[in-house]
Amino acid sequence: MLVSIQDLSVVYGDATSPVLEIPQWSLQAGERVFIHGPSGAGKSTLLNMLAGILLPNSGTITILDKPINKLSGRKRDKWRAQHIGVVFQQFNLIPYLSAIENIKLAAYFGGSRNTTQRATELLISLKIDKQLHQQATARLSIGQQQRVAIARALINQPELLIVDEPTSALDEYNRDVFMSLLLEQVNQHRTALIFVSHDLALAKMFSRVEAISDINKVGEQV
Ligand SMILES: Nc1ncnc2c1ncn2[C@@H]1O[C@H](COP(=O)(O)OP(=O)(O)OP(=O)(O)O)[C@@H](O)[C@H]1O
Repeated sequence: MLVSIQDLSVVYGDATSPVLEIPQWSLQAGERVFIHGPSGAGKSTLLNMLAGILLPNSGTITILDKPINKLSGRKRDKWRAQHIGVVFQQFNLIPYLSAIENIKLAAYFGGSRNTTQRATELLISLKIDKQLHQQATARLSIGQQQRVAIARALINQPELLIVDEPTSALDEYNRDVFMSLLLEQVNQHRTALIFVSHDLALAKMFSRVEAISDINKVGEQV
């Protein structure tokens, strides 16, 4: 199993009740899952737990046999850089760095060196013209920035890609271009994909589709 969650519970700050309770959830290597659900239902919280960005109050998240929420902060950061690619709503590209520089920085954190050629190839396969590779990412369109964020997420050849609501700012045409380029990349590299969106039109591209309410049992007797 690539990802396995057991008895997860998450409470924010000094709130009295949890926002997330997941008795059990798992994902196999190379599997692609589409998760949907209403605002506030805990989708982003789940992704932040899986990426090891936030820690649960109790329970275990095991990815590639590592209980990631038991690692020290520094080990977790290094482990994440090597094994998990993340594309969030805010792409968190460094705006004054170029596409290539943003990608090479991620490669550096993942322990890879001499990655200019691979970064260039990735950008080209994601249909970013070569003349844009050295330009500050602040000067790229939103759609282009999203594709740079995918290239950055994939540079360390992660086993798992986590994507949160990436198409909400795109029109239908650019959304479909984005999706086909993303799926082409994950198919080619057999990367497992956890994809969260409100947009149910995208669900048909996935063999596994889940409502967050079927994963998150907050409020239910378990
Ligand atoms: N940092 C935080 N501190 C306190 N409460 C939070 C925090 N982040 C999220 N919450 C609460 O946790 C619940 C789940 O939020 P989350 O962002 O995971 O939902 P979501 O399903 O991703 O929503 P959306 O689709 O709007 O992004 C919400 O009730 C939200 O108000």
